Amino acid sequence: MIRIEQLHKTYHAGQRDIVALHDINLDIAQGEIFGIIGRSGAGKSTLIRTLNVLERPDSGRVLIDGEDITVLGHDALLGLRQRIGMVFQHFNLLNAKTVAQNIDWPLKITGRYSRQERAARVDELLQLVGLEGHRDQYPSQLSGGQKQRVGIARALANTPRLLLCDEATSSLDPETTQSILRLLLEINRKLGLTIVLITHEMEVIRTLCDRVAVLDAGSVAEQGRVVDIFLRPQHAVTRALLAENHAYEAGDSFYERRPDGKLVRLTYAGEIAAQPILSQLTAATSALATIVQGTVARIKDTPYGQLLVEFSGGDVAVSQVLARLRESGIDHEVLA
Ligand SMILES: Nc1ncnc2c1ncn2[C@@H]1O[C@H](COP(=O)(O)OP(=O)(O)OP(=O)(O)O)[C@@H](O)[C@H]1O
Repeated sequence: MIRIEQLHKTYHAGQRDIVALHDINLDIAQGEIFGIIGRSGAGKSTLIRTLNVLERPDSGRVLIDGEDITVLGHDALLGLRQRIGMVFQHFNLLNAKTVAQNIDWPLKITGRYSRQERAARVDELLQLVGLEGHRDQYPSQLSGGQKQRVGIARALANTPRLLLCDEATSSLDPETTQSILRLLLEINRKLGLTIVLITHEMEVIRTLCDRVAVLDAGSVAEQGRVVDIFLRPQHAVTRALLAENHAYEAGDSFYERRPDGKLVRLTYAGEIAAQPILSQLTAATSALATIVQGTVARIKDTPYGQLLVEFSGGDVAVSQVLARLRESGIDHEVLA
Protein backbone atom coordinates (compact mmCIF):
# COMPACT_ATOMS: atom_id res chain seq x y z
CA MET A 1 0.00 0.00 0.00
CA ILE A 2 2.78 2.41 0.95
CA ARG A 3 6.21 2.33 -0.62
CA ILE A 4 8.90 4.69 0.58
CA GLU A 5 11.87 4.94 -1.76
CA GLN A 6 15.22 6.54 -1.03
CA LEU A 7 13.77 9.29 1.09
CA HIS A 8 16.06 12.12 2.17
CA LYS A 9 15.33 15.17 4.27
CA THR A 10 17.78 17.76 5.56
CA TYR A 11 16.79 20.72 7.72
CA HIS A 12 18.81 23.91 7.48
CA ALA A 13 19.15 25.59 10.85
CA GLY A 14 21.34 28.69 10.47
CA GLN A 15 24.76 27.47 9.37
CA ARG A 16 23.96 23.87 10.32
CA ASP A 17 22.54 21.15 8.13
CA ILE A 18 20.63 18.50 10.06
CA VAL A 19 20.06 15.28 8.18
CA ALA A 20 16.70 14.10 9.53
CA LEU A 21 16.13 11.25 7.05
CA HIS A 22 18.77 9.43 5.06
CA ASP A 23 18.02 6.88 2.34
CA ILE A 24 14.84 5.47 3.88
CA ASN A 25 13.26 2.51 2.05
CA LEU A 26 10.14 0.86 3.49
CA ASP A 27 7.15 -1.11 2.26
CA ILE A 28 3.97 -1.12 4.30
CA ALA A 29 1.21 -3.56 3.37
CA GLN A 30 -2.53 -2.91 3.28
CA GLY A 31 -4.16 -3.79 6.60
CA GLU A 32 -1.01 -4.12 8.70
CA ILE A 33 0.05 -2.19 11.78
CA PHE A 34 3.52 -0.87 11.13
CA GLY A 35 5.57 0.69 13.91
CA ILE A 36 8.46 3.12 13.65
CA ILE A 37 10.58 3.33 16.78
CA GLY A 38 13.69 5.28 17.67
CA ARG A 39 15.21 7.57 20.20
CA SER A 40 14.44 11.27 20.40
CA GLY A 41 15.78 12.96 17.26
CA ALA A 42 15.98 9.74 15.23
CA GLY A 43 13.64 11.16 12.58
CA LYS A 44 10.32 9.48 13.48
CA SER A 45 8.14 12.61 13.32
CA THR A 46 9.74 13.75 10.10
CA LEU A 47 9.15 10.34 8.55
CA ILE A 48 5.50 9.98 9.57
CA ARG A 49 4.80 13.55 8.46
CA THR A 50 6.03 12.73 4.95
CA LEU A 51 3.20 10.17 4.70
CA ASN A 52 0.58 12.92 4.52
CA VAL A 53 3.00 15.52 3.14
CA LEU A 54 2.98 17.70 6.23
CA GLU A 55 6.71 17.45 5.49
CA ARG A 56 8.13 17.37 1.96
CA PRO A 57 11.27 15.30 1.45
CA ASP A 58 14.24 16.73 -0.49
CA SER A 59 14.39 13.64 -2.64
CA GLY A 60 12.89 10.17 -2.88
CA ARG A 61 9.30 9.09 -3.32
CA VAL A 62 6.35 8.12 -1.15
CA LEU A 63 3.93 5.99 -3.15
CA ILE A 64 0.46 5.33 -1.77
CA ASP A 65 -1.36 2.77 -3.89
CA GLY A 66 1.16 3.53 -6.64
CA GLU A 67 0.68 7.33 -6.58
CA ASP A 68 3.68 9.50 -5.67
CA ILE A 69 2.23 11.87 -3.08
CA THR A 70 5.38 14.01 -2.74
CA VAL A 71 4.56 15.81 -6.01
CA LEU A 72 0.87 16.49 -5.37
CA GLY A 73 -0.39 20.06 -5.73
CA HIS A 74 -2.47 21.94 -3.16
CA ASP A 75 -5.96 20.65 -4.09
CA ALA A 76 -4.86 17.05 -4.52
CA LEU A 77 -3.17 17.27 -1.12
CA LEU A 78 -6.36 18.36 0.61
CA GLY A 79 -8.09 15.33 -0.91
CA LEU A 80 -5.24 13.05 0.19
CA ARG A 81 -5.38 14.31 3.78
CA GLN A 82 -9.07 13.45 3.94
CA ARG A 83 -8.16 9.86 3.06
CA ILE A 84 -5.48 9.72 5.76
CA GLY A 85 -6.43 10.11 9.43
CA MET A 86 -3.94 11.32 12.03
CA VAL A 87 -3.89 10.92 15.80
CA PHE A 88 -1.63 13.16 17.89
CA GLN A 89 0.16 12.82 21.21
CA HIS A 90 -1.54 15.90 22.67
CA PHE A 91 -4.91 15.11 21.07
CA ASN A 92 -5.22 18.53 19.30
CA LEU A 93 -8.94 18.84 20.08
CA LEU A 94 -10.95 22.01 19.65
CA ASN A 95 -11.58 23.00 23.27
CA ALA A 96 -14.55 25.24 22.57
CA LYS A 97 -16.39 22.42 20.81
CA THR A 98 -18.13 19.39 22.29
CA VAL A 99 -17.04 15.82 21.72
CA ALA A 100 -19.67 15.40 18.97
CA GLN A 101 -18.69 18.70 17.33
CA ASN A 102 -15.01 17.72 17.35
CA ILE A 103 -15.81 14.46 15.59
CA ASP A 104 -18.17 16.23 13.19
CA TRP A 105 -15.60 18.88 12.23
CA PRO A 106 -13.70 16.97 9.51
CA LEU A 107 -17.04 15.84 8.03
CA LYS A 108 -18.38 19.39 8.00
CA ILE A 109 -15.37 20.92 6.24
CA THR A 110 -15.64 18.55 3.29
CA GLY A 111 -19.05 20.13 2.55
CA ARG A 112 -20.08 16.74 1.19
CA TYR A 113 -22.66 15.52 3.67
CA SER A 114 -26.08 16.61 4.88
CA ARG A 115 -26.59 17.44 8.55
CA GLN A 116 -28.46 14.13 9.05
CA GLU A 117 -25.71 12.10 7.39
CA ARG A 118 -23.12 13.75 9.60
CA ALA A 119 -25.15 13.17 12.76
CA ALA A 120 -25.54 9.48 11.90
CA ARG A 121 -21.80 9.14 11.23
CA VAL A 122 -20.93 10.89 14.52
CA ASP A 123 -23.21 8.46 16.41
CA GLU A 124 -21.51 5.53 14.71
CA LEU A 125 -18.05 6.83 15.62
CA LEU A 126 -19.03 7.59 19.23
CA GLN A 127 -20.13 3.99 19.54
CA LEU A 128 -16.97 2.66 17.88
CA VAL A 129 -14.72 4.43 20.41
CA GLY A 130 -17.03 3.83 23.40
CA LEU A 131 -17.98 7.45 24.10
CA GLU A 132 -21.76 7.34 23.55
CA GLY A 133 -22.42 8.91 26.92
CA HIS A 134 -20.03 11.84 26.42
CA ARG A 135 -21.22 13.46 23.20
CA ASP A 136 -22.12 16.84 24.73
CA GLN A 137 -19.13 17.18 27.03
CA TYR A 138 -16.18 19.47 26.34
CA PRO A 139 -12.57 18.26 26.14
CA SER A 140 -11.76 19.85 29.53
CA GLN A 141 -14.31 17.50 31.12
CA LEU A 142 -12.61 14.36 29.76
CA SER A 143 -9.74 12.17 30.93
CA GLY A 144 -6.64 11.76 28.74
CA GLY A 145 -7.81 8.40 27.47
CA GLN A 146 -11.25 9.78 26.61
CA LYS A 147 -9.64 12.73 24.79
CA GLN A 148 -7.60 10.31 22.73
CA ARG A 149 -10.76 8.34 21.90
CA VAL A 150 -12.22 11.58 20.53
CA GLY A 151 -8.98 12.10 18.58
CA ILE A 152 -9.29 8.62 17.11
CA ALA A 153 -12.98 9.04 16.23
CA ARG A 154 -12.22 12.36 14.55
CA ALA A 155 -9.35 10.79 12.58
CA LEU A 156 -11.71 8.06 11.34
CA ALA A 157 -14.58 10.43 10.45
CA ASN A 158 -13.93 10.49 6.70
CA THR A 159 -13.38 6.70 6.54
CA PRO A 160 -9.65 6.86 5.78
CA ARG A 161 -7.72 3.88 4.47
CA LEU A 162 -4.66 4.85 6.46
CA LEU A 163 -4.34 6.00 10.07
CA LEU A 164 -1.15 7.71 11.24
CA CYS A 165 -0.51 7.75 14.99
CA ASP A 166 2.08 10.20 16.28
CA GLU A 167 3.02 9.00 19.81
CA ALA A 168 -0.70 8.44 20.43
CA THR A 169 -0.22 6.97 23.92
CA SER A 170 2.86 8.85 25.15
CA SER A 171 0.83 11.22 27.35
CA LEU A 172 -1.20 8.43 28.95
CA ASP A 173 -0.68 6.25 32.02
CA PRO A 174 0.09 2.55 31.43
CA GLU A 175 -3.47 1.32 31.98
CA THR A 176 -5.03 3.92 29.68
CA THR A 177 -2.27 3.21 27.15
CA GLN A 178 -3.34 -0.44 27.08
CA SER A 179 -7.00 0.47 26.54
CA ILE A 180 -6.12 2.80 23.64
CA LEU A 181 -3.86 0.13 22.11
CA ARG A 182 -6.73 -2.37 22.35
CA LEU A 183 -9.02 0.12 20.64
CA LEU A 184 -6.53 0.64 17.80
CA LEU A 185 -6.17 -3.12 17.38
CA GLU A 186 -9.95 -3.54 17.28
CA ILE A 187 -10.27 -0.78 14.66
CA ASN A 188 -7.52 -2.35 12.56
CA ARG A 189 -9.29 -5.70 12.63
CA LYS A 190 -12.85 -4.44 12.23
CA LEU A 191 -12.17 -1.93 9.48
CA GLY A 192 -9.10 -3.51 7.85
CA LEU A 193 -7.44 -0.13 8.31
CA THR A 194 -3.70 0.23 7.76
CA ILE A 195 -2.04 1.88 10.77
CA VAL A 196 1.41 3.46 10.84
CA LEU A 197 2.57 4.64 14.24
CA ILE A 198 5.62 6.21 15.74
CA THR A 199 6.65 5.60 19.32
CA HIS A 200 9.69 5.48 21.56
CA GLU A 201 8.14 2.68 23.63
CA MET A 202 8.91 -0.94 22.72
CA GLU A 203 5.87 -2.01 24.70
CA VAL A 204 3.61 -0.28 22.14
CA ILE A 205 5.38 -2.12 19.32
CA ARG A 206 5.14 -5.45 21.16
CA THR A 207 1.41 -5.15 21.87
CA LEU A 208 0.20 -3.70 18.60
CA CYS A 209 2.48 -3.97 15.61
CA ASP A 210 2.98 -6.62 12.96
CA ARG A 211 6.22 -5.16 11.64
CA VAL A 212 8.60 -2.50 12.83
CA ALA A 213 11.38 -0.28 11.54
CA VAL A 214 14.01 0.92 14.00
CA LEU A 215 15.29 4.38 13.14
CA ASP A 216 18.70 5.60 14.23
CA ALA A 217 20.06 9.03 13.33
CA GLY A 218 17.78 9.31 10.28
CA SER A 219 18.47 5.83 8.88
CA VAL A 220 16.69 2.50 9.20
CA ALA A 221 18.87 0.45 11.56
CA GLU A 222 16.79 -2.66 10.99
CA GLN A 223 13.26 -3.64 10.05
CA GLY A 224 11.19 -6.79 10.03
CA ARG A 225 8.50 -8.77 11.82
CA VAL A 226 8.13 -7.68 15.42
CA VAL A 227 8.70 -11.25 16.64
CA ASP A 228 12.04 -11.41 14.83
CA ILE A 229 13.22 -7.98 15.88
CA PHE A 230 12.26 -8.60 19.51
CA LEU A 231 13.75 -12.02 19.84
CA ARG A 232 16.82 -11.56 17.64
CA PRO A 233 17.70 -7.86 17.62
CA GLN A 234 20.72 -7.24 15.41
CA HIS A 235 21.44 -3.57 15.92
CA ALA A 236 22.86 -2.00 19.07
CA VAL A 237 20.11 0.65 19.10
CA THR A 238 17.40 -2.02 19.05
CA ARG A 239 19.07 -3.88 21.88
CA ALA A 240 19.33 -0.69 23.89
CA LEU A 241 15.66 0.21 23.29
CA LEU A 242 14.62 -3.27 24.37
CA ALA A 243 16.70 -3.11 27.51
CA GLU A 244 15.36 0.36 28.43
CA ASN A 245 11.82 -0.89 28.20
CA HIS A 246 12.53 -3.93 30.35
CA ALA A 247 11.06 -6.13 27.65
CA TYR A 248 14.37 -7.84 27.26
CA GLU A 249 17.46 -7.85 29.37
CA ALA A 250 20.95 -8.93 28.64
CA GLY A 251 21.08 -10.87 31.90
CA ASP A 252 22.57 -9.60 35.08
CA SER A 253 23.78 -11.98 37.70
CA PHE A 254 22.62 -12.29 41.21
CA TYR A 255 23.68 -15.91 41.05
CA GLU A 256 27.12 -17.44 41.11
CA ARG A 257 28.22 -19.29 38.02
CA ARG A 258 29.15 -22.91 38.51
CA PRO A 259 32.65 -23.70 37.23
CA ASP A 260 31.34 -26.34 34.78
CA GLY A 261 28.26 -24.30 33.84
CA LYS A 262 27.36 -23.14 30.37
CA LEU A 263 25.13 -20.10 30.10
CA VAL A 264 22.67 -20.45 27.24
CA ARG A 265 19.94 -18.15 25.97
CA LEU A 266 16.94 -20.08 24.63
CA THR A 267 14.44 -18.27 22.44
CA TYR A 268 11.24 -19.87 21.32
CA ALA A 269 8.06 -18.53 19.77
CA GLY A 270 4.70 -19.94 18.75
CA GLU A 271 3.43 -23.39 19.75
CA ILE A 272 6.71 -24.48 21.31
CA ALA A 273 6.32 -21.82 24.02
CA ALA A 274 3.80 -24.14 25.70
CA GLN A 275 6.15 -27.17 25.72
CA PRO A 276 8.16 -28.37 28.75
CA ILE A 277 11.39 -27.82 26.85
CA LEU A 278 13.74 -27.71 29.84
CA SER A 279 12.54 -31.09 31.07
CA GLN A 280 12.85 -32.52 27.59
CA LEU A 281 16.39 -31.22 27.24
CA THR A 282 17.68 -32.55 30.52
CA ALA A 283 15.73 -35.84 30.52
CA ALA A 284 17.98 -38.91 30.42
CA THR A 285 21.10 -36.87 31.22
CA SER A 286 22.41 -35.92 34.63
CA ALA A 287 22.56 -32.24 33.61
CA LEU A 288 21.03 -29.59 35.85
CA ALA A 289 19.21 -26.57 34.48
CA THR A 290 19.19 -23.36 36.51
CA ILE A 291 16.95 -20.56 35.23
CA VAL A 292 18.88 -17.33 35.59
CA GLN A 293 16.32 -15.12 33.93
CA GLY A 294 13.15 -15.66 31.99
CA THR A 295 10.25 -14.17 30.11
CA VAL A 296 7.16 -15.91 28.86
CA ALA A 297 4.79 -13.46 27.20
CA ARG A 298 3.16 -12.51 23.94
CA ILE A 299 4.27 -10.44 21.00
CA LYS A 300 0.88 -9.36 19.66
CA ASP A 301 -0.69 -12.80 19.07
CA THR A 302 2.45 -14.92 19.22
CA PRO A 303 3.39 -16.53 22.53
CA TYR A 304 7.12 -16.55 23.11
CA GLY A 305 9.63 -17.35 25.75
CA GLN A 306 13.16 -16.30 26.34
CA LEU A 307 15.17 -18.02 29.03
CA LEU A 308 18.68 -17.58 30.26
CA VAL A 309 19.64 -20.97 31.60
CA GLU A 310 22.81 -22.35 33.11
CA PHE A 311 23.37 -26.01 32.32
CA SER A 312 25.74 -27.77 34.72
CA GLY A 313 26.40 -31.21 36.19
CA GLY A 314 29.70 -32.15 34.62
CA ASP A 315 31.26 -31.74 31.19
CA VAL A 316 29.74 -34.92 29.76
CA ALA A 317 26.18 -34.08 30.83
CA VAL A 318 26.52 -30.49 29.61
CA SER A 319 27.80 -31.64 26.20
CA GLN A 320 24.86 -34.03 25.93
CA VAL A 321 22.39 -31.24 26.63
CA LEU A 322 24.05 -28.94 24.11
CA ALA A 323 23.92 -31.70 21.49
CA ARG A 324 20.19 -32.22 22.20
CA LEU A 325 19.67 -28.49 21.87
CA ARG A 326 21.32 -28.44 18.43
CA GLU A 327 19.14 -31.36 17.31
CA SER A 328 15.96 -29.80 18.74
CA GLY A 329 16.01 -26.83 16.38
CA ILE A 330 15.33 -24.50 19.33
CA ASP A 331 16.91 -21.14 18.71
CA HIS A 332 19.76 -20.80 21.20
CA GLU A 333 22.95 -18.93 21.83
CA VAL A 334 25.73 -20.22 24.11
CA LEU A 335 26.84 -17.08 25.92
CA ALA A 336 29.60 -18.32 28.18
N1 LIG B 1 11.87 22.16 11.67
C1 LIG B 1 13.09 21.73 11.97
N2 LIG B 1 14.18 22.50 11.80
C2 LIG B 1 15.42 22.05 12.07
N3 LIG B 1 15.69 20.82 12.54
C3 LIG B 1 14.64 19.99 12.74
C4 LIG B 1 13.29 20.40 12.47
N4 LIG B 1 12.47 19.36 12.77
C5 LIG B 1 13.26 18.37 13.19
N5 LIG B 1 14.56 18.73 13.18
C6 LIG B 1 15.72 17.90 13.55
O1 LIG B 1 15.67 16.72 12.74
C7 LIG B 1 16.03 15.57 13.48
C8 LIG B 1 14.89 14.58 13.47
O2 LIG B 1 13.80 15.14 14.18
P1 LIG B 1 12.41 14.39 14.41
O3 LIG B 1 11.53 15.33 15.16
O4 LIG B 1 11.92 13.84 13.14
O5 LIG B 1 12.87 13.18 15.37
P2 LIG B 1 11.98 12.28 16.34
O6 LIG B 1 12.57 10.92 16.27
O7 LIG B 1 10.55 12.43 16.01
O8 LIG B 1 12.28 12.90 17.76
P3 LIG B 1 11.27 13.05 19.04
O9 LIG B 1 10.99 11.65 19.52
O10 LIG B 1 12.08 13.84 20.01
O11 LIG B 1 10.05 13.77 18.56
C9 LIG B 1 16.39 16.06 14.87
O12 LIG B 1 17.79 16.26 14.93
C10 LIG B 1 15.66 17.39 14.98
O13 LIG B 1 16.34 18.26 15.85
